[in-house]
Amino acid sequence: MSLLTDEPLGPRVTVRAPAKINLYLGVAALAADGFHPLTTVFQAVGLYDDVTVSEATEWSLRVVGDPRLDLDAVPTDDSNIALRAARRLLAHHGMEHRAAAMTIHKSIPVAGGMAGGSADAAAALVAVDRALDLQTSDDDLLAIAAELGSDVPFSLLGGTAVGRGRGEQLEDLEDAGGWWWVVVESDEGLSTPAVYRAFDELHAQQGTEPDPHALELPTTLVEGLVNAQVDLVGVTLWNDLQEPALHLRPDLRRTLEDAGSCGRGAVLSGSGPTVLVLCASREEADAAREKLAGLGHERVTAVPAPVAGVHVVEHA
Ligand SMILES: C[C@](O)(CO)[C@H](O)COP(=O)(O)OP(=O)(O)OC[C@H]1O[C@@H](n2ccc(N)nc2=O)[C@H](O)[C@@H]1O
Ligand SMILES: Nc1ncnc2c1ncn2[C@@H]1O[C@H](COP(=O)(O)OP(=O)(O)OP(=O)(O)O)[C@@H](O)[C@H]1O
Repeated sequence: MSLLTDEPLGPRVTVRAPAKINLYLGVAALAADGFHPLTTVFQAVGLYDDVTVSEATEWSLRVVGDPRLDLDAVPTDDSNIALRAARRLLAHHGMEHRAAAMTIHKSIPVAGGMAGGSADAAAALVAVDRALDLQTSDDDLLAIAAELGSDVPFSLLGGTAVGRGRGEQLEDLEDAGGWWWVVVESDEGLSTPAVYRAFDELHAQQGTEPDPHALELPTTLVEGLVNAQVDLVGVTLWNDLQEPALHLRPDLRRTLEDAGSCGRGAVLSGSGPTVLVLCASREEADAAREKLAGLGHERVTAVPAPVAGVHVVEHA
């Protein structure tokens, strides 16, 4: 019997999903549902995880990838968000009896604030849908994605988009730019819930309330994107989670200073600790990458944006 468990029962499908960054992240006060209402501008960047799925008699999960990543921090049990996504989709179709063999090939930093787990979940939804021929509607995929996590719907969509609510209410944004970002990774990850808690605690300590205007989309950023004005976008980059993340990881202040010495603007990615530098061209990004490497930053990559959301790369 055990010989049969590895036998694929159908086609093998590989789906690629991009990392995301937030060009603007405005956070309001904690709501009764345990989440912070936000307004964000998401952009999908050219750094990808691949998820390969085929139908099998038993569930299995393998996580492989860039050895410089902290792959040990990625769970291989039922708590893995890609496996949860696969099971949730089968439950939606009343097909809990079916199973899949899944391999995640990671390149997106783990706990880096670039929605790596969300990308895997979005890729898993599409890979399972195609490999098991479930023919799920796009609306249902988006609804299941939103239940899995705030960033999962955008991973499906890609491009550049405004996110509201928890980030799951998406609106495509006109983006005329062909942007380049330098991604400065950190050796250690940061927990997203811990950074949101630090946001609350800092306001409580300072006796301030989060600014409700944070939920207004900055018109200058939209203008910069629509007209491909790199300097305008660079000066408008903003992240309300940057100060709380710096509170938890004061060492990131130096990374941000170094990042600010190149390109057109620097900002923390999502809940961090990854730091981003906006550049006007591939050449400028390569120069910034070299400068940051010279300043002692070991894991620095240049990536283009915006890129497409999840897409099938192999169906065999
Ligand atoms: C920081 C961002 O990446 C910006 O896009 C997202 O807001 C985080 O999205 P995510 O990692 O998909 O987070 P989720 O898995 O949905 O939420 C994890 C936890 O973060 C906190 N959380 C998340 C999103 C949000 N708008 N408010 C929150 O307070 C909650 O404690 C929640 O239980
Ligand atoms: N497929 C997965 N890939 C990475 N981490 C996962 C996965 N499934 C579950 N996790 C858990 O989720 C935690 C956060 O992982 P992830 O890489 O998505 O963080 P993040 O990029 O900071 O998220 P976000 O930007 O959405 O806030 C990890 O520390 C890990 O314990």
